[in-house]
Amino acid sequence: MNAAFSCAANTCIKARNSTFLSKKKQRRTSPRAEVTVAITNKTKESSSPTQLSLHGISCTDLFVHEIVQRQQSQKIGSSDFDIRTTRPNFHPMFLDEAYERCRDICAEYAKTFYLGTLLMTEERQKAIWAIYVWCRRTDELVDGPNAAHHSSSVLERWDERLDDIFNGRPYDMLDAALTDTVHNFPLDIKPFKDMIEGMRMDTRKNRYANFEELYLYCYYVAGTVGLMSVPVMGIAPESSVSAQTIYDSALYLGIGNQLTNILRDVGEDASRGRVYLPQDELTKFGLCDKDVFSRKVSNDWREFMKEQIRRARFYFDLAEQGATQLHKASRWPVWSSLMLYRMILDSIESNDYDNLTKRAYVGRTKKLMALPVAYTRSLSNPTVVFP
Ligand SMILES: CC(C)=CCC/C(C)=C/CC/C(C)=C/CC/C(C)=C/[C@@H]1[C@@H](COP(=O)(O)OP(=O)(O)O)[C@]1(C)CC/C=C(\C)CC/C=C(\C)CCC=C(C)C
Ligand SMILES: [Mn+2]
Repeated sequence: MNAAFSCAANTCIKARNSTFLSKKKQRRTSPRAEVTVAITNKTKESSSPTQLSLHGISCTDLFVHEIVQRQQSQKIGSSDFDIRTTRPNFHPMFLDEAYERCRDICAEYAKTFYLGTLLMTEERQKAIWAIYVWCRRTDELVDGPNAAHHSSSVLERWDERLDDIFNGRPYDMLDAALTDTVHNFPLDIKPFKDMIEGMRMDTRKNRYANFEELYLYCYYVAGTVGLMSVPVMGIAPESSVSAQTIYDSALYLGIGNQLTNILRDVGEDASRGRVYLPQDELTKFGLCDKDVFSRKVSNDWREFMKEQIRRARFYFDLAEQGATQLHKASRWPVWSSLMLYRMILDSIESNDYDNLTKRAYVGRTKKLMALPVAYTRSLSNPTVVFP
């Protein structure tokens, strides 16, 4: 595969496409922008600032520390970089088209992320698009309309394909974009593996006993995105904060986003028999699954939601500290995504905590107004701490 990944081979990869899209996505997707997955079944309690536990599992428990060390030691320019054996020699036109497809998908599915990437350097934006597409396809395996037909062997096969991506043997064109990306940036395979693990967890589990369990799920499906993004976005050369601290913030942004996503989608998830809320905390507020399924917004529910929202905001606040430490060209997309996702929480409040029959959303005007604010925040440079 490494010696001249020829046009013929590229065409062969291109041909391997089957499509599945969720209804929501089918409606808004142009024919070009397809998330295609070709699968062959070859085979601690805290009392402050909230009364609920905020942070049950430390990053080290999840081997995040090791991921950070590996990614940092492979930084571009360091002697350890490009220890991967085979760097595939793709035809430039093939790669251009692969990234072009990733760009279309990102632009179609995630308009805000996409807009934010436009200020990044070309190499970085292409990498984020490739990562986005891989994450989106992974999510589609369990969230798309065909998800019910997918057995665990589908995730096994996806896992094998991930190994192939990192070993320079992509299965299809979109995988090839990620293969190129993981050779351009010091990306460790573990966060990608962990995301697949999160999808496995989602297929096996539909209740979370406590926040520790929920945190683990959020780490797998969203905290991992933060860990994948930092090596691409880059840390500001003038930052004097440790890489570990910045990675922690990135992870917390994923946690905040996922908690918000869960709070927004309580009603929708309930209709699929899923409750991504800590059971012990529901009990603490005199609630249970029945209250979720009955969709009645009671005062107990409002009080419970206030605490859940407060916790999500806590993670966004932690994330802010790292956002300022990123390379200046990468800060705007991060601030935009942070602010826009956090606004969903405000919208749940405006709906008087009715996330059982309503889906909170942020209107176009509010979104547009947030973008320049995010831009202004992205201009503030990391403070240099003198010894
Ligand atoms: C510019 C930017 C913010 C880049 C990240 C782009 C990227 C690679 C996104 C991947 C998102 C994705 C498809 C993840 C798969 C699992 C999943 C769906 C998670 C949920 C995302 C929101 O998607 P959506 O609202 O469409 O959900 P539905 O499936 O439709 O329900 C998540 C809520 C997770 C998103 C998590 C992040 C974007 C992590 C962000 C963290 C960083 C970019 C690190 C920033 C660094 C510092 C230091 C703060
Ligand atoms: Mn999803």
